[in-house]
Amino acid sequence: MTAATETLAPGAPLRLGTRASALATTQSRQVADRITELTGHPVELVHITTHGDVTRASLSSLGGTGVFATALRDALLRGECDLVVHSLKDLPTAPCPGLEISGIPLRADARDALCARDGFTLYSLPEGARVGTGSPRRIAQLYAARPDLTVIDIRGNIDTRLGRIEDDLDAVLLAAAGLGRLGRTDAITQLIDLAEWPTAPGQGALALESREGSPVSAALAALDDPHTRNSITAERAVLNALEAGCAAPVGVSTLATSTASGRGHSVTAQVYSLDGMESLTVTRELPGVLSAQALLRSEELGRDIARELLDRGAATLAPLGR
Ligand SMILES: NCc1[nH]cc(CCC(=O)O)c1CC(=O)O
Repeated sequence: MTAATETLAPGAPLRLGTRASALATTQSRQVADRITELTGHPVELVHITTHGDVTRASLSSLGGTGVFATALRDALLRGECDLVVHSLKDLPTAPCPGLEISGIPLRADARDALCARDGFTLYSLPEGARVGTGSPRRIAQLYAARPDLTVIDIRGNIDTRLGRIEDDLDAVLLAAAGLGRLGRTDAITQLIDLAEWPTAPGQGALALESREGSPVSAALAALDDPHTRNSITAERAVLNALEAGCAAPVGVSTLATSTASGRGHSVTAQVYSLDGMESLTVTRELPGVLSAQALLRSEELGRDIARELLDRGAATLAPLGR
């Protein structure tokens, strides 16, 4: 029997492979519950260890993309689980042969959040304040906003990072979505506007991945949000066409727009020099989801944005290499 003709028995249990971190297990559990709600299949979590979880190296020194994704994908290809949940921003843009992104649920908040002591914001932090982040994009954005800040390279899970605020840092920068999933929005002192501070392509969104053509893939389509998939297609196409990896100082976000001609969405991409002193920005209107060609057009839009950034010198401004 081929994968395409296999069917899932009603109520058959599914195995969801997950990393052991609090964020991974929490978002996996949330997706598992949603799958059960929409499809009637019970979902069991299976723990998988990844290189990104065991290394102490700085994220930027790891270089290549996909430190978190590879072990999960291997487990899926070996049949140790039936699906995995990725944070989309950690997922390499290249598809993995034999697997497919079978569902992209409605995206959570794509913004970065400042979590500071004493209610400080980006602009009220005292001169020279120590702010923790390991992301080259966030480092460049911090220096651009506040050249006087001292940026400290940190790693570790969200609770470890938040703990540093009590310890040796004045603030840390984190994704609002991760804090929301862990029930830690209490730590947020400022949500930073996407128009001035675009975040990682796909930030706040999840991807459900399963074996290509499998009955599990068909079932997971029930969780897909076409609007989220559309904007993510454009955002990731920018990154892909820039040939940039997760260590590149690049922000790409989709913004809601409201003009005389109506409401819509635009994609804005910003490339920074590592010291944040220079940047290039390109913004284009995102095609809606209603045409059959929508995803192809959104992918083309992403490539157009990247081409314009490259024409304007993005590759000399920033180290883009994967
Ligand atoms: N690279 C780490 C990572 N991957 C996904 C999230 C959580 C938010 C999301 O789903 O985008 C985080 C933590 C962070 O950046 O604060």
